[in-house]
Amino acid sequence: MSVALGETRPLPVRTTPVGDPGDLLAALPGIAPYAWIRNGEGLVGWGEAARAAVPPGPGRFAWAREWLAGVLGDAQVDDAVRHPGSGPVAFGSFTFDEDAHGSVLVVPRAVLVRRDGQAWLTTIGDAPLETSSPIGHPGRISYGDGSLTAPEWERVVARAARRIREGELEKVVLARDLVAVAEHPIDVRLLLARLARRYPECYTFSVAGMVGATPELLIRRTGQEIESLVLAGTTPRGSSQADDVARGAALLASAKDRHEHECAIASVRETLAPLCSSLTTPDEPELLTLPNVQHLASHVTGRLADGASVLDVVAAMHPTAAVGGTPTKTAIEVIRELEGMDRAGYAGPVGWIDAHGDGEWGIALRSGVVDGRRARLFAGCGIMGDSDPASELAEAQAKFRVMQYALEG
Ligand SMILES: C=C(O[C@@H]1C=C(C(=O)O)C=C[C@H]1O)C(=O)O
Repeated sequence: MSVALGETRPLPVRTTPVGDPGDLLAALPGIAPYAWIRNGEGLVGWGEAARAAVPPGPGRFAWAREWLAGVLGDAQVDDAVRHPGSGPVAFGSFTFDEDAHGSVLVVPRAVLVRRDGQAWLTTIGDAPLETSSPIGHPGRISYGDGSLTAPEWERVVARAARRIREGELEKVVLARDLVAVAEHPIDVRLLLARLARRYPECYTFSVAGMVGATPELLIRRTGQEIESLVLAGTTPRGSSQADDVARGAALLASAKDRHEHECAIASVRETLAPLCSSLTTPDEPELLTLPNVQHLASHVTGRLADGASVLDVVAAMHPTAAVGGTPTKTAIEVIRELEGMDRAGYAGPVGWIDAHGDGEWGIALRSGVVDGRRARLFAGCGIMGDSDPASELAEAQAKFRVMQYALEG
């Protein structure tokens, strides 16, 4: 289940300050990179000091917490930096569905970090680190439908909207998948470089084959302070500046999208409030404009009441109504019934945690599972009673463009 130096002897960990490392992604030597990058800052990792396949089930986050406490807590740490993200760090990706296999935590052997104007390198053990291999190009990419064709998915959206109108639930997020096959093996480092350049405002991530650039921050913990960026309500970008502005204004004024957004905010508020001594959610959403879509966005901040780690907060929050629905339990059942696919890590939590419980976790959107020459891409939309299947399909296509760009350039 887990291979860990830390289970046989404490991990010897050393963190030292380094000069400006330049482009962090350019430091990644090989084809199994770990990354969490936004606006040129963040963490990249390589090698494996410890790895856990997290067993599925309702206790998976508690299991992960215990495993981390064993591996990171017992490490022999020489940390000259003492900043969130220094010392030993684990990257993680959890499946959307708690009953699915595939959740993973990895403590890389080397982690290079730039945060708040400082940079440092953490290494584990004395064995030589991986040497650098040249970045490979995937060649031509061809696409096929995943579990449902576009017309089938539109029919599923119509069925979900009807069930919402009939009062079974208030909102459900439905996704579909596309299968991309490349001529040559897909080098994740190339995808990361393209994503980080095109979507600098998003969190470009890579954890054990789960790769993407998500705009949605589930939770950041820095000491007692927490932050979250809640997104729900979307329109594609316009064809001209005037069209773009008009679409943004229509999104802000849309009763359907405001309701969809309110569901997402309410679920975040309900799960965070019991953990916090203070919590601030804005009265009105603002617009977040990305190269492919515009979203309704709300920046939530708070202060934790006790010593909950970032992973404890992730456990309480997942799945938010931005990726599940309202009420959560019914929405999950409807997703399982209608989507007809395994979401894997898509729409699940992805991010990193340090030995003090600080860290950043996003919701793995605009993402795919990369394996050799194949990638399974995912995109979904919040469905409300008055959702129009053709518009939801267009929104999903716009969201697919992120990973299609990563693959094709
Ligand atoms: C489900 C996705 O995105 C989510 C759904 C949104 C919506 O329906 O408006 C907006 C942002 C995300 O919370 C996705 O990108 O696949």
